[in-house]
Amino acid sequence: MRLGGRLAAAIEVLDDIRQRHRPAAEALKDWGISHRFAGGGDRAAIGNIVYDGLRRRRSAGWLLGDDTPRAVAFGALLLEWGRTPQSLNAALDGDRFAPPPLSETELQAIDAASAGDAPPEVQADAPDWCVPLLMESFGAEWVEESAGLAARPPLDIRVNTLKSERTKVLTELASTGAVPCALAPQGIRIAPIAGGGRHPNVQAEPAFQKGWFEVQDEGSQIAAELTAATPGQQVLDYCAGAGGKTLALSAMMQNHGQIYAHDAEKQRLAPIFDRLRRSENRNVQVISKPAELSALTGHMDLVVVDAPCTGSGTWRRRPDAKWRLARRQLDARKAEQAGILDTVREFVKPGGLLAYITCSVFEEENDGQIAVFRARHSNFVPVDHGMLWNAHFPGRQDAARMLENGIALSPARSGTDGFYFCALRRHA
Ligand SMILES: C[S@@+](CC[C@H](N)C(=O)[O-])C[C@H]1O[C@@H](n2cnc3c(N)ncnc32)[C@H](O)[C@@H]1O
Repeated sequence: MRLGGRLAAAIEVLDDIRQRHRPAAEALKDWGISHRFAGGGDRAAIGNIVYDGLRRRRSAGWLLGDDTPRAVAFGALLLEWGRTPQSLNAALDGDRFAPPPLSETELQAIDAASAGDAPPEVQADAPDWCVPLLMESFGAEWVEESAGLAARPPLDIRVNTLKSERTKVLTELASTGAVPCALAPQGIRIAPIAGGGRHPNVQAEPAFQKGWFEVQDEGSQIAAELTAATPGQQVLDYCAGAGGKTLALSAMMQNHGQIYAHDAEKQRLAPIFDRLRRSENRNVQVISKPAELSALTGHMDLVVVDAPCTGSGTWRRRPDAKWRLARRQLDARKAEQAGILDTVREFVKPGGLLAYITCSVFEEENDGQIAVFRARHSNFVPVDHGMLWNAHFPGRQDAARMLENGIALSPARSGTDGFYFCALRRHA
């Protein structure tokens, strides 16, 4: 397929996402099934146009003076692929599978929009209702930070120290341009792809099959690192899901001590079993029934709550979620978080730690949630997060925001997905 055919396909997929309010990954998969002739390169390019367009939807709309799937797809190529209107029209010329080239009206709109600065909410590429939330979290830096959440993400890997080491994995992945992460001690990064390219399928590597590494955002690795789990501890990972944090904690504990991995949804835990086998984590018990947790009451050195949240910190990877999110979902997640915190506090032994993590950038789910928890339970007191950060990442105070109760990471500041971390010590 030439660019014109790929652009037409991206418009079709964006239209499907809009009409049927469905996730981008599903719409792309369906398109692939009904267009089996399309090769891997075509699928990657179409996916990139769709995801770029969704990340920069407002900017694309501003540029073309419209917010149709066509405007979003053309906008993606103009904003992210280094295309000019002229080079784009030249590439579409004579291609019978291409959509109609940019019209005179569209070219004039592009000229007009390019002549001035877009309003802040357009530069931020954020829904209007989220703007006050982003301002609350990022203050004067809210536009730059929100734009960071609309950029292409890197591919991050965590080396499994139970089976390998970073230099060995770097050698294995040398052809991919992989480099050590800036912060996470076992992190490896493959930079964001350009244009129509795609990240290598690292999970097809023999080193992955041997359990040498996992795919995990650097922010998630840092959150696990900040729990400071040590060999021999008793740890409850209460929202373990597919086990990303569980595996990281188990490696930090060198397979000594015990991790109880729980999740309210049994099917979310399903992938954990294969992952534990491949990575040779031997100190993890998976517990799906809440009743079976009662024996742990008051005995845990560390309880980790990787809480259900809006996921606003992961908008780079799931930009469609940014436009589907609604205020009522934020309120629902906040209620769940408060309920979970109230439940899990009983598992922490006196002197033990409760680590609360979200992949959201919204204050209400983060420091705000912890402030109201502390008002209800004064025996839980935040550790000194400045000291904690410096102990793990000396000289890198610039890479995180220290808040009243915890630590916030973000793409623009930290080079990671947006994450929040707070460790509370139980006194009595
Ligand atoms: C952010 S995800 C966890 C991701 C996982 N820890 C990882 O690192 O891969 C949040 C998880 O919380 C679970 N969850 C939601 N409500 C819960 C509850 N009341 N009790 C326990 N788990 C819950 C969800 O099923 C979901 O798997």
